[in-house]
Order: sequence, then C-alpha cells, then structure tokens
Amino acid sequence: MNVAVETVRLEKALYGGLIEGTADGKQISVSYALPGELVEIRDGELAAVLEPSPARIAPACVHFGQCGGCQYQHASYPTQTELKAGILRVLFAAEGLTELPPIQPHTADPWGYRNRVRMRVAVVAGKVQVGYSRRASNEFLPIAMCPIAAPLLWRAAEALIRLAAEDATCRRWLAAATEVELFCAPDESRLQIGLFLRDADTARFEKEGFTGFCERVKAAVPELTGAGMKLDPELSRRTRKGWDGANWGAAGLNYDAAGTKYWVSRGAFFQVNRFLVEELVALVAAGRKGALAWDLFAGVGLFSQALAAGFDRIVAVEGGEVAALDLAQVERKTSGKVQAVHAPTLDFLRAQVLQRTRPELIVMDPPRAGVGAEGCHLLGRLRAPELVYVSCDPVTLARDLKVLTGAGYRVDQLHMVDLFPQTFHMESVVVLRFADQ
Ligand SMILES: C[S@@+](CC[C@H](N)C(=O)[O-])C[C@H]1O[C@@H](n2cnc3c(N)ncnc32)[C@H](O)[C@@H]1O
Repeated sequence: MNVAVETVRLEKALYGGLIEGTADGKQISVSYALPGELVEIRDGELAAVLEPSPARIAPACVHFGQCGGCQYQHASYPTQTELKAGILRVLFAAEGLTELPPIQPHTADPWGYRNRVRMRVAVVAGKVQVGYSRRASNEFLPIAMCPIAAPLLWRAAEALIRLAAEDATCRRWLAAATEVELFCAPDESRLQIGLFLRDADTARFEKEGFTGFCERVKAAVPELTGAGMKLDPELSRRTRKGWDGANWGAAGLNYDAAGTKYWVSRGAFFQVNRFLVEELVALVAAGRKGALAWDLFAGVGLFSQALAAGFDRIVAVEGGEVAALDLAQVERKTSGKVQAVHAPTLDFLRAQVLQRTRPELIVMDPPRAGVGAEGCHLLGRLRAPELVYVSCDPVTLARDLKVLTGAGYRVDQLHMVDLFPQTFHMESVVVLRFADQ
C-alpha cells in the first residue's frame, strides 16, 4: 500500500480548523497543527510535529483529536483568538472587504463555558454511554469528560450513566434515547433535561413512567427543575410520526443575565456561552437610543429586552415556534414596548419595505445561513441609520456584508466575541451605518 508522506511548513489557518501550507507547489492542509510549524503529514493526517510552534500546548481533554467538538485545544488561548481574527480578515478580503476597522476581540474563561450540551446516547457492550460524534464521521464516540461544558452538565451526564447501570427504570428510558440535551442556568443552580427517543411506540407506552425517571434523576442531581421527552426530531420527520412527548417539572428556566431574567423554554435557542452573554448584550445595546428598533431573529428576546432601556418601541421578529411563545411573554412583561412578531424575517422585511418603515436601529442575529441576498437587498432599500449584525458564521457574514456595503452601508465596528473557545466557531458583531449618516 502506498502511504503519502509530506513534510510541510504551515502558513495559515483556514475556517474549519485546518492549517494550510505549500509542498512541491501544491497547497496542503491538516488539522491539529499551527501556522509556522514544520509537520509531517501522512495520508492527510498529522503524523509528526517536527518544529512545534511556541503557541502549542497540551490539550486538556483526553478525547481531543478524536471528538468532533474541539479543534484548537492544542493552541494557547491568545493564539486561538488571533487565529480567529486572522481567519475573519481573510474571509472578508475574499469578498473584497479590505477597508475595515480593526477587529476587537472579546474573551472570557475558555473552559467550562457551555450552558448547553447535546450528547448522543448509545448502549455499548450492554452499558448505556453518552458521547459525541467521532471527528469527520457519524460514529458514536463515548466520552469520559467534556471540559468545555459547565461542570454541572457533565456531573448530570455522569449521573445518567450511573443511574442507567443501577436502576431498571432509568436504564429503560436512557436505552430508548438517541440524544440527551442538558441546559443550565449561568450559575449552575438549575438544570433542564431533554430526552430524544428513538422509538415512538416505546415512548407512548412508557409515558406514565417518565415521572419516576425524573424523580430518580432529581435525587441524584438536585439542580434538576424540569425535563421533557419527545421523539427524536429526525426520526419524527422521517416516519412522519409527530408526538408531543411528556414533561415533568418546569417547562424551561429563568436565565439571569445582564440584569434581566430571560425565560427560556426547553428547546428554545439561547446563547451558549454563560460567561459572555452580558458582553454580547452590552455590545448590541451599547446605550443606543431612539424611537424604534427592530430585533430580527430575536429568539426569546435577549437583545429586545436590553434595547427596551433606550428605545420607545422594539419590534422583535422570531420564526421558531418555541422561542416565539417565549417572546410573546416578553411582550406582556414589557406592556407591549417589545412587540413580538412570529414570522420569517424575509416576510417581515418584504412587508416593511412596502410600508416604507425606517427604524433607527436594526439588530439581526440569524442562524448560520445568514440573512441572505434578498434580506440584505431589502435592508439596503430600508436605509436604516444603524445595523448591528450578530453572526455565528463568518462565511455567510462576509457574503452578506458584501451585499450590504454594495447597498450603501459602511462597516463602522468589528468585534470577534469568542463564544466558542477550543473550537473553530466564532461569533462576530458588526456595526454598520448607512453611508449618508
Ligand atoms: C442565532 S439565534 C439568535 C436568537 C437571539 N437573538 C439570541 O441572541 O438569543 C437565531 C434565531 O433565529 C430564529 N430563526 C431562524 N430562522 C428564522 C427566520 N427565517 N426568520 C425568523 N427567525 C428565524 C431561530 O429560531 C433562533 O431563535
């Protein structure tokens, strides 16, 4: 068998975790390396680091390199943020965006930061295990630690494994699950569990027993305040067997951040980094004032509620079912100052362009797909004095910024908020102003 071995001096970080260099005139890239390193690559994998970077450190997790979750644990934390800022600049430049303000990094403790994890559940050699997907595959990887998760989340995961080994009811429930989602308050005082089941019939049959399962978990993890179970969404889609599932205790949790209590129902989106939510909110609200602001892709109203301090009225648009219900509660709580609209952002924008509405501020925080070309063109026609674009995907962000700058906006501030340390993911906050302002 021919084994391809190459010795390469690596030069630059690519989005996704790969580091690229040139060997024999061709570009070659590899994971778990760093710019400046001389490495040996065998069949596309890092085989040896011949000259390590001074930024290389020992990874903290025993699963690093096998687990699909983290890509940067081998890099010192300051290096991780430099790599991300560099990648952002390269992605912007690829869209012709070169005359930009400096990127301001925002960081916090890079460990134990996740308030939510979604783990796979599988029975391996007769034992219930939790884990993630193995890197670049769909194979189940059982795990014994997850140092980026809040300690309570991993303690709860360990309790579930233990209960499955000791207790027949717990074993039945967990053996029927494909995934478990654990979500906690920022101070780890409260925990929510969501179980996703592989088998609708078992789930229906067992519905009565769910309370018993939750009570056993509560005895082991006193922070548990609520739990729910439903059919795995993927399975439910494929088999078209929709089912409501069962619930125990509170239907969500009050998440205290930036001086506000946010009600987050089980299953609704909430920012995942418990140490940086306040900083993110501060960057978006930043003392901004006016008569009307829009919060597009509003979730449970994280930014809307902060904007309520400075604006007379906030229109918050959310497309997801669960978050939209929470947002409707925010409308009641703020006596209508925050107006909740349950609609896709594009439908909302199309209608507003016709009505020629012009808010002073538009905040938008889309999922990875970004705002998209039509949305950006509509924003161009609206000519809002200020846009704050919060993005979790720098590729779609760069694509959208190209359209927005082409439509008359200019980039005023660029922030890289490192919501996802140890991974290649990054959050960006871009402040844009309409060019005639
Ligand atoms: C990244 S989250 C941001 C939520 C919120 N801004 C926050 O910080 O908590 C994106 C939100 O957009 C919603 N969403 C996704 N696609 C949408 C669409 N086409 N129109 C409106 N909302 C959408 C999701 O349900 C989710 O709540």
